[in-house]
Amino acid sequence: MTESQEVELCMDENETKPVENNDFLNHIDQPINGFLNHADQSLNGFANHTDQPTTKNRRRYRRWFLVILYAVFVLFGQAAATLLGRFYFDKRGNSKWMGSLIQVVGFPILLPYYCIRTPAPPTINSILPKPSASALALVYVSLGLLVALTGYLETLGLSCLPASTFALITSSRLAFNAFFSFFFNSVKFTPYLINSLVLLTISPTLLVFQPKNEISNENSKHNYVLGFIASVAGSAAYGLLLSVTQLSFVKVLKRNTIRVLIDVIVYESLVATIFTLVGLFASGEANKLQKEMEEFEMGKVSYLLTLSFSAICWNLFNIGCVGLIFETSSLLSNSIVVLGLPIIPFLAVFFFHDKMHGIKVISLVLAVWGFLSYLYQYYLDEKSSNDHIISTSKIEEINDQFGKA
Ligand SMILES: Nc1ncnc2[nH]cnc12
Repeated sequence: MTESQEVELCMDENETKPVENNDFLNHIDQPINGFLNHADQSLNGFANHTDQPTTKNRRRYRRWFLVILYAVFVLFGQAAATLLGRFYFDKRGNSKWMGSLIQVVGFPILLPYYCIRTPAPPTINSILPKPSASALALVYVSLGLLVALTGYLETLGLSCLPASTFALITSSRLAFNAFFSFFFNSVKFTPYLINSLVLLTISPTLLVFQPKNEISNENSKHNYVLGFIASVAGSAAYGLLLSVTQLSFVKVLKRNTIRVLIDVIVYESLVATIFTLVGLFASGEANKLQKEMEEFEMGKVSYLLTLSFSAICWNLFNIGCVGLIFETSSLLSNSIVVLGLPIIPFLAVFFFHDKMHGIKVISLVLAVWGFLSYLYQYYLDEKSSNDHIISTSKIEEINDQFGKA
């Protein structure tokens, strides 16, 4: 295929219509890196003159800006939503299904995006064949189911176990994620990565050694066993969710656009909301919500505001998590989530007047150390640039060249 044919094909692209397949596109049904290499070679001839160092730097800064922004969404969203969740349960909120619902129901705040979106200029994303409707449905339903399952299991676990025991068990998320990433995302285990996984797993584990008065002993044995099983299953489901999300970006969604990111959040949250609502009504908890609102210690308005802000914060968290997978990998996304766990007890000292203990400081130091170790590994991977699974900068590079051609 000649360069002019490729450009023509790109210019023919219409966001709402699938692009016709041809010889060139037949090569595309392979891992995204393979495709990019191919496209990169095809474009070399006419694009080289645009490859200025400043353009590369701009691209790199933009990418790091997005990674930092998504990380802030994760850290802020998780901390604020967890503290609001604790406020809800402290002030006589009681519904576990409501606890799960607020984790997924905030997605309508993203709907204005579909109205304000301007038509995108032609890019390399335009010539990628669109995934079929059935493949997309399969991705959104599977992710939505996993999101709903994770949310319910973790809320159940947290309601049956002392917070510190729950933190201990959820630290296994990273191990589950690493396990699934090995099979689904071909992750290579290097010494820095293993060091990071060990430190980030030990860090929240330390929270279990807090003085006795912070650990509730009211939990019955039955509750404890139920909470333990739910927390382990929730952590496994979360690890699987992250790896499957990364796999879906590489194998099915392929495109590198904000639209794809928003679509994933909106559709998976819609599916998760439907499943959670079914659970809320089937369990009979829906009938008790009116009473719960009336009995909320801070009043009805406060009840509604707590749940609404919590839903918004969880939505920010979800955007951050999926955005980080989109820009980097599921393991980096999860590392930032785990990094945020020891921050929450610090915030609880300010907001709920919890006591400060040395163990919380050590936990945070280990989390930061583990995270820096991961970041260093990530930096090495970036430098060699071959291990990077979704090579966003590569796509952007080609996009820029298309835009200028
Ligand atoms: N698909 C997803 N992957 C990872 N974390 C998420 N949080 C919400 N949705 C998610």
